[in-house]
Amino acid sequence: MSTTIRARQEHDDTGTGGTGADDGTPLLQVTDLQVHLPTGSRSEVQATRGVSLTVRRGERVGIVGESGSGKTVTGRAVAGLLPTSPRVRVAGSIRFAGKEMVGAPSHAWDQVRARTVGMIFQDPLTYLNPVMKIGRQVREAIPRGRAGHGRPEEALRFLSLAGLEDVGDLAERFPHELSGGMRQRVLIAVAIAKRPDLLVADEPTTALDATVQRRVLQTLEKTVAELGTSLVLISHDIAVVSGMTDRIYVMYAGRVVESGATCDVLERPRHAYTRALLRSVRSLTEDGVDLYSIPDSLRASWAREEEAHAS
Ligand SMILES: Nc1ncnc2c1ncn2[C@@H]1O[C@H](COP(=O)(O)OP(=O)(O)OP(=O)(O)O)[C@@H](O)[C@H]1O
Repeated sequence: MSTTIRARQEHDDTGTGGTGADDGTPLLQVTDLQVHLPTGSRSEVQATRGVSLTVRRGERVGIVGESGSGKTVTGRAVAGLLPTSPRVRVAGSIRFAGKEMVGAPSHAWDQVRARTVGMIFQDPLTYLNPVMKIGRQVREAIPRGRAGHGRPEEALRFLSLAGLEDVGDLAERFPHELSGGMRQRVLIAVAIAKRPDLLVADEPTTALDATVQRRVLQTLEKTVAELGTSLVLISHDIAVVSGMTDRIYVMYAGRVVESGATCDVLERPRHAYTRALLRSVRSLTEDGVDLYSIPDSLRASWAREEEAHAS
């Protein structure tokens, strides 16, 4: 974690802070988030059970956990993209730069979705318009009133930023004409064209093979760094999350069971579930599986453990 982020965290943890951008108020503060979703005509599930998390400006935060632990629901709640049924109940607090969004009117959420938060999903084909050319989809994502709105060259710039080549030609193509990795990059371009303060990426590379996954993650990492965008990266894969984040939240059964600076959580996991996740990463690594990124500090701690075991 960078010194700036640590300093801001210490400031926030005192419970102080105003509402401006640079006064230490987190970009996103989620407190005790409880989401109930309907599962049938009379039944419902409690998908999150009091999730709290913080994202500061420019910070990259990971949410990791097994399937059904509530990661996606948390990400969607933050992006204002939960199902719209009146039977969806959201309690707790979601604040962007201090502004409360739980219970906010839909036009306030429209503004947040248009300018503050963008989301990248696992399955780009579902989210790209199948009958609209790529260039236009990116162009239309640039909000009215922002520099470059409506300008085709600006769309090409975002496609290049997302690591795509021959963007002039690409802009004239339709989503089904592209490979899975290219489509995922287009989705990144569409998301960053809004120049959001925060990007929520939910399993952005799970559907891709390992080599393409690595390249897309590298692009995502480079893009958020260049634009200074905060990132919430959601994945079931702790290896993916650990290589790209400053802090990490581990979720289990709708709750955050452990959180902290990524290197601290990796080297000194406190919760049995985190330890189990890390064991699986370690055994995959030992089996020679090429995971996205295992921090050197984690490899060093494994080596220390082995030495201690051997002596
Ligand atoms: N639209 C929905 N309607 C009803 N229940 C839902 C809906 N979406 C998620 N759930 C339920 O909410 C709980 C949390 O799901 P969520 O998708 O957030 O988990 P997850 O950790 O993201 O898992 P995965 O990696 O499989 O997506 C689960 O019990 C799930 O079945």
